[in-house]
Amino acid sequence: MLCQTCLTMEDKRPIRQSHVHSVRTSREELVNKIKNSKCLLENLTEHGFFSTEDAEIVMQFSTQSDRVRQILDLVESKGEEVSEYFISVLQRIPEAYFNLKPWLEEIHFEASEKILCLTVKNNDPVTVFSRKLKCELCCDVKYIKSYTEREEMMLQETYVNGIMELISAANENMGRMEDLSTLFDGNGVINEDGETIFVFGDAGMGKTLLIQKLQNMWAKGDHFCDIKFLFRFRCRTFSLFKKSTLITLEDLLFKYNCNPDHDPEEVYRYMLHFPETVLFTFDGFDEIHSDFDLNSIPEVSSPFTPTHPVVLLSQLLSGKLLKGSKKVLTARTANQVPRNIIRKKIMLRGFSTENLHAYTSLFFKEPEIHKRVIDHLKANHNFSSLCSIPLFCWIIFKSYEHFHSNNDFQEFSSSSVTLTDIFLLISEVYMNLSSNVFSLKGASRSQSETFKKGKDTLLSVGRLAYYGMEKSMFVFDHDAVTSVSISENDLKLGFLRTVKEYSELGDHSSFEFFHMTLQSFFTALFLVIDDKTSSAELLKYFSQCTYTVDRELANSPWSCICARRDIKGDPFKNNDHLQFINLFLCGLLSKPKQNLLKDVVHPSILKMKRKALKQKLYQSVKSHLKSLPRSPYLEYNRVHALTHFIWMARCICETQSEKVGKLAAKGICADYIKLSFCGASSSDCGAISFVLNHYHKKFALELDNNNINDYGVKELIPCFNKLTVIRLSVNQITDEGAKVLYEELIKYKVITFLGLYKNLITDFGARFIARIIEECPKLKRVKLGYNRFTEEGGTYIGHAIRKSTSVCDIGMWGNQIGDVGAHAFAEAIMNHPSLTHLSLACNGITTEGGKWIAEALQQNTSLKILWLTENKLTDEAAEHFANMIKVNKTLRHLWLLNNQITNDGAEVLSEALEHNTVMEEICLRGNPLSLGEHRPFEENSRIFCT
Ligand SMILES: Nc1ncnc2c1ncn2[C@@H]1O[C@H](COP(=O)(O)OP(=O)(O)OP(=O)(O)O)[C@@H](O)[C@H]1O
Repeated sequence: MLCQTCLTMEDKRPIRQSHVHSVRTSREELVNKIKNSKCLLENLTEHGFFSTEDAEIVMQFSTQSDRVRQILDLVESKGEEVSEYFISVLQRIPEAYFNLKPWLEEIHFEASEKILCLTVKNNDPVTVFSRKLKCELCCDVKYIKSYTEREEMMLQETYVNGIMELISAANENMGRMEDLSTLFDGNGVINEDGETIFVFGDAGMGKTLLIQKLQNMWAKGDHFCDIKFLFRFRCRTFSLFKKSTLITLEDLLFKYNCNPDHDPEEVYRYMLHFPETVLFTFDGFDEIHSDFDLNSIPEVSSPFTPTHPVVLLSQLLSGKLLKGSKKVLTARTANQVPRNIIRKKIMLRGFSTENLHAYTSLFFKEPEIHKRVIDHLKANHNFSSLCSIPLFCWIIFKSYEHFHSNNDFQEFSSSSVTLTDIFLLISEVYMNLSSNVFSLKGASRSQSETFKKGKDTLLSVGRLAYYGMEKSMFVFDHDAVTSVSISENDLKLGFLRTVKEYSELGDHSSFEFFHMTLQSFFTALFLVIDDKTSSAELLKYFSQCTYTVDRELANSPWSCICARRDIKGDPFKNNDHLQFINLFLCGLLSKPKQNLLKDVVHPSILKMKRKALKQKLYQSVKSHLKSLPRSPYLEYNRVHALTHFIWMARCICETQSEKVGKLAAKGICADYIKLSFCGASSSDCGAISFVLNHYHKKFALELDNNNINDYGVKELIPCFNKLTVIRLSVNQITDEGAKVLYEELIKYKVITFLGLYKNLITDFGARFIARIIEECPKLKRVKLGYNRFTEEGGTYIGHAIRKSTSVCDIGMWGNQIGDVGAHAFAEAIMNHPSLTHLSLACNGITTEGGKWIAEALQQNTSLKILWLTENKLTDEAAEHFANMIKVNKTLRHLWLLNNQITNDGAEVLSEALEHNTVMEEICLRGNPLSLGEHRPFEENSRIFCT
């Protein structure tokens, strides 16, 4: 039956030249282009077309072309079927014979069913290498690199998606990327010529884990199937190469990453030919530290010329090498990468409430403890806001797990937890787990006992951390480790882990801290507990972190690689981890930690260090606040704070000192604090709150474009009694945050400006916003654009505005309130006493809704500007607006851009203007008008059509 089908199909095919003929006439082309004879021999022998002797004869020839000639002789002599199978192999292993594709098309080769039924083994070097890479990555990412050697976790058991946001070239939020599988699609592309997907985020947001997840998805074969090779690099590797190192790209890939088992040349040739099949991941661009002479970078880039590895990195990223390959680069937020190389920008914002719940379920499998943790998170927003940063969440959960197993929840009972607290906790957990310090298995030891017992360990691990910081070193070879007397047992505690990929660099035992923030913590701990550390040493990082614009520029590794070859000193030096050292110093030398440290460091030394730090902090806070730019703004005296202010607030908060808080509050000397685009997270709101809580006057706070989410809103609770302006636009706030705002703002009723543009508030949250509008008698401006309000939400807000006698400016741009919502707004407009500015742009309002609004405006004497841009208003709506214009004598600007008004509607509006001398402009740009017909509306100076 099958044979008959085959025959019938063959009968229908067009008559072709014989396969023997094709092989014979293309002999020279085949000899030149076939670079892999092994695959052919393997398959021809497998199906009995070649005998073992045939294969042996072929292999006797030493050059590739002679082997191919011999194969061709044999194939030809064996006739039609063997020739057909031979050509079929060439077609079915495109990785090995890609340069024969045009030839196969030219001869219109199509194998018969019979030949297609014969298997073809794909063991060409490209496929074998791709399989090897997948296998290596699969094994590797099965586990997150162990934090303690005894504890490795399956990636899928611990990874949950965090918030991934697409960012525009102008650094604006373009919406979320819901799933990693869409990483390379067209959504969110900001530059078609760029090849690098730039993933950035603050410390511990999960950049490294995202890369691991990506590798895992590829290696499992479910996603990114067009990628054959994935090379992952950690940028800190590049710091380990000597100044004089010169290698080729091929070496970098095969020697320092993964080596093909067969024919590396052929694999490399394939990659150069098909760069789009190669993906590079470069993790931690901010961690590069290199001291070779930048001026020696040769401008020419060739895939065969040896050069310094950092140059190879820069040439790969900029597309000078392997143009067309895909690149994923990660870095901390503050690091700048030139726009022209970036294809997409993705910002990691940490865990949302849902992500956090998902992570909790993964982490705590036991229902009872899972519930307990969820309850704890709900009750304590200080914990929740720390947990929105995945690294801190992991540390807190890890500690929670430990103390739970010891039935000791004391550590978690405090309502206020600082970052220093959680790093002390994880240190305690690891020290307790160690047999070195802890001999009474099962019993729990107090924190101070643990630290007292483990002082030597803390000192030696701390010394290593400090030594690394001094040299901008994050990976330590065995000599470095032994030089600070870290014992084998200390190494096993879990603070340090072995670094596998450095073995290729000739060093079999390199180590790094499990996270860079832990290295910062240990550096601070060392500076505090080491008796010999002077005050100058203790405080030196404060001077290195003083804010200057120049420093910010110099901190970009790229500025050095690409353009600024003239920078003196270490251009790669990144000071984020130095900021963390200062923060931990403030925490460790704070009053509440003295009890813990008194047994580890001599009280007189501790006293001296506390005093020195206090003075330095006072000085730094004062001079920082003094240097901030100030300007009058509306009725306020505005201070424009920058990211450095957030670091200052974090440090102050770590001290937990009222006195320092008061000093900072006093030094601000302004009543409008602008903190937009400062990279503030939800837990930073706790720090901001700590400082501003000491502020006695009422003040305005602008936190637009940060990452504060609902937890951040909760952290601001202590400030709401004094806040007259709160601007929280573009901050991932949901209905939960809206509820908190409602509960707080109506308690004090001092708010005049509420900015919530571009958040995630739905109709449910609209009820809370409506109540705020109704119940706060001083509220004038409310910005609610680009939330998720539909008809229902629009109606709540419209009704609330009707009741308010104070609101004057309402922004609803980019919601979907439709005609029903427009009706509620129409009711609000009618006879409203105070509303002067209203935007209902981009809200799906049709002529019906437009009609309501126009009619209501006939009875309004307050509104001056109305935006109805990007709705669905037609000529019929224009007629209603025309009637309104004849009556209304207050409205000055009517924005009707991008609607469906034609020349007729424009004409009616133009005629109506003859009865109105107040209206200054009606904007009709983007409507379907046919211009150039010299219609009167075109001549009307108050109608804008172009
Ligand atoms: N998506 C996630 N799901 C679960 N856990 C996560 C996730 N992201 C991060 N973590 C936890 O946080 C830890 C730190 O994350 P990671 O090292 O990826 O941060 P990072 O952004 O690379 O930090 P840095 O910039 O300091 O290098 C992880 O080892 C893991 O425990």
